[in-house]
Amino acid sequence: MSEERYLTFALGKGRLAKKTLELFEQIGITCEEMKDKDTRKLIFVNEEYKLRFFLAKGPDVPTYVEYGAADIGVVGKDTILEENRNVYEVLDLGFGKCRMCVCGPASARELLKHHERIRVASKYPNIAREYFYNKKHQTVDIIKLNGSVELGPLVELSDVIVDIVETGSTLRENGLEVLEEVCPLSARMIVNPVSMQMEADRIRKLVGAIREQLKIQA
Ligand SMILES: Nc1ncnc2c1ncn2[C@@H]1O[C@H](COP(=O)(O)OP(=O)(O)OP(=O)(O)O)[C@@H](O)[C@H]1O
Ligand SMILES: O=P(O)(O)OC[C@H]1O[C@H](OP(=O)(O)OP(=O)(O)O)[C@H](O)[C@@H]1O
Repeated sequence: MSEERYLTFALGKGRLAKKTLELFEQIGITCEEMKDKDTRKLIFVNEEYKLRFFLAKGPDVPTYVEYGAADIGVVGKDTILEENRNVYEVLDLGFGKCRMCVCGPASARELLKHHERIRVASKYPNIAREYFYNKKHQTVDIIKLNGSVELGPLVELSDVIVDIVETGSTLRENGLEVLEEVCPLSARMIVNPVSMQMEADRIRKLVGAIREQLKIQA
């Protein structure tokens, strides 16, 4: 019998979880109990491969991985940039594609052009700060929101927002538009730096298998 320890995965709840599990299934890693939508269980085990999975709030995934509570995490690039944790980003999984953008009413274009001291609402204050202060050298006031960020300019809380744009329909339906693109985003696999050394073989094999599968799909 092997003395293998469990390799633990933290997966972001929500949009990315289903796609992540589908991808794992394609390379032969299944976790049947995780598919039960009614379960309140938090940790799921695959005994065959000695794997454990848990679902966490997206922004907590890099935290679990940095502290080694999970060896591996799957989370959006936006969350990696915002949380700025000590983790290795090892793979772009190619799904969950969207863009981080500065958005607002068309009238805000002038404010951006003239580097005015504007108000920026965002669920991603660190990304917004990095973009305006370090990339654009523009002083702005950043207001942290926790969702429905498009409300910001609509109710005159802010001049613009920094938020995720996928199809653009939320913007369109609210009379807003993309004013500047901050960066492209997609789901990424992250690894704890110590696990990367201690479990190098297993992690390398897993990353290799996923990479092959992604090539087949492309
Ligand atoms: N249209 C989209 N809106 C938001 N995130 C998207 C979109 N398309 C892809 N993503 C990616 O999916 C990830 C998870 O998004 P999701 O909305 O499920 O989680 P969350 O924003 O952390 O959760 P919550 O909305 O419950 O606070 C995002 O971090 C982003 O990388
Ligand atoms: O370009 P679209 O396809 O319209 O997608 C983008 C929208 O989806 C996300 O919101 P989410 O549904 O996560 O809700 P939230 O506003 O509560 O964060 C994001 O914050 C945008 O509002």
